[in-house]
Amino acid sequence: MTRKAAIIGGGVIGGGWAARFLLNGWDVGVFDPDPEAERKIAAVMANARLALPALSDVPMPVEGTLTFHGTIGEAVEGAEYVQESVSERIELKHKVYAQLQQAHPGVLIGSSTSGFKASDLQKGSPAPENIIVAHPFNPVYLLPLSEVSGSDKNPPAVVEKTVQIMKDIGMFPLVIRHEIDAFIGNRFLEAVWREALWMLKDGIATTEEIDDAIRMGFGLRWGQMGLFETYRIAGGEAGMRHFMAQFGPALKWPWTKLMDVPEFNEELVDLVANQSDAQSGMYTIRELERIRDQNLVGFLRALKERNWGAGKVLREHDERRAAAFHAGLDTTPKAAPLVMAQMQVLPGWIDYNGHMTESRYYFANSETVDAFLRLIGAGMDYVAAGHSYYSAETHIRHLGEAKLGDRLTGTVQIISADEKRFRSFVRIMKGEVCVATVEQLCLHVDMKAGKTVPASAEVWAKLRAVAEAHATLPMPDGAGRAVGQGRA
Ligand SMILES: NC(=O)C1=CN([C@@H]2O[C@H](COP(=O)(O)OP(=O)(O)OC[C@H]3O[C@@H](n4cnc5c(N)ncnc54)[C@H](O)[C@@H]3O)[C@@H](O)[C@H]2O)C=CC1
Ligand SMILES: C[N+](C)(C)CC(=O)CC(=O)[O-]
Repeated sequence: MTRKAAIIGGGVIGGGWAARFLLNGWDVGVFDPDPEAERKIAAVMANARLALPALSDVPMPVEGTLTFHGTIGEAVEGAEYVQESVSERIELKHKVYAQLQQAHPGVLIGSSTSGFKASDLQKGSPAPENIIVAHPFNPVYLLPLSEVSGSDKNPPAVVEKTVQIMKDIGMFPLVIRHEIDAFIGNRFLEAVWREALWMLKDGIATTEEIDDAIRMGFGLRWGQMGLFETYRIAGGEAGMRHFMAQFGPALKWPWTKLMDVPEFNEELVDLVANQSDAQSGMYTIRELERIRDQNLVGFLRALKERNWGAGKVLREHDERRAAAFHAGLDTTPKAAPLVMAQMQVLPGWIDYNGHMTESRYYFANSETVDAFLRLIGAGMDYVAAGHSYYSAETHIRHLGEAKLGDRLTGTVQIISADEKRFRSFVRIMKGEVCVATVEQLCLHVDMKAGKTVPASAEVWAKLRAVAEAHATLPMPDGAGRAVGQGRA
């Protein structure tokens, strides 16, 4: 059964949560009195659909259903989780919790608050144990961090349930062990923000110069190693201790004005807003969101490739979903092609002709054959032990078109096999339609010796079982074909 979340407050952050839940297959009920909320969430969804699926090589679940409601009670009906994302005013949040807990006693409420402690949020509630902080970062549909912060009123089971829900939608729940205002992320960001406002107010740097100082330098480091790991490296071979010895005294030098904050007044707001308009006013906010999202997608994918930082979270989420797909497959050898892979055509796979680009058909074949190799025991452990299959020859036929968002399945038929090689025939299917076939000869190789050798007895036994089952299948139409046209 599809799970349901209620999103109360559908602004910047509520819209981002709605997108994350929906794209991860949850149904979402929204309540927001703003008559523009539906239009705004549709705009966020349009950007999110371009960005979030592009992070993953595993197809997203079928998108959940989004509904808008006239009351909090209707929005929360049937929901197992509420993400409260109303404006940052404590009395408003209290009012919303009272309505939620009256309509749906016992429902778990996570708050997006940027700084109120769970114990502040819980004040006056008849069931404080069900209110907890789940603080996200913008854009919620791309950035994995959710700071989960409870008070002594939250039993471990509530914290754990929040953690599990965050994981289910691909987030990285960081449980904050001590209740503090603004948690970890915003405490840190607020310090940076104050410092930046001082530099601006004192005329030392413009908004653009400050942004350049971040994005051309240390901002790139933070995104993949954080602060401490970065400084550890900055200490050279002697590491953190040397770093501290060298830069520790700077704590007392006039490097920072944080002891004091600039006065928050109209003059400061004008200074910041005017410079920001001059810097970025040529883009609409939605354009800036798309630029930001595509940059983040590239950055996060690079981290995923390296299995590092936030990329590790993405990879684990992909692996969980891929494992669920494979667990549902029937891989017993029989006289039928084996369904081995599932893919979804992503934005970056589309070429100037508006359909899936050539190299992605090869990729789809690799995904399918790699899954088959894992099935016969020639996965990564086998490769690490020094043996692998190398492809020696490949023939792709393009029979149909795959478009953005299409869901594809890769099936494998083994045409022939012996101890040293196999010939596979992969069909890339869009539903019942075959959009491409890929015929390939793979050789079993001793990687160190760099030559073809027989596969291990276990691998060969599994490969032979499939090859024997497939021997009864008719030769696929198109197998063994050379490229069509004769010479002029
Ligand atoms: N904007 C940001 O960068 C971040 C904000 N947050 C937090 O998320 C929460 C929401 O902030 P934003 O989305 O930025 O604000 P926003 O102003 O974009 O959205 C707030 C929404 O709450 C709605 N609202 C007001 N009263 C309501 C009620 N009684 N019931 C339902 N909806 C109601 C408003 O109509 C509005 O659409 C705040 O607690 C904020 O601190 C958390 C992380 C980042
Ligand atoms: C500015 N802010 C305090 C609302 C920011 C956050 O809460 C987190 C973020 O996205 O930077």
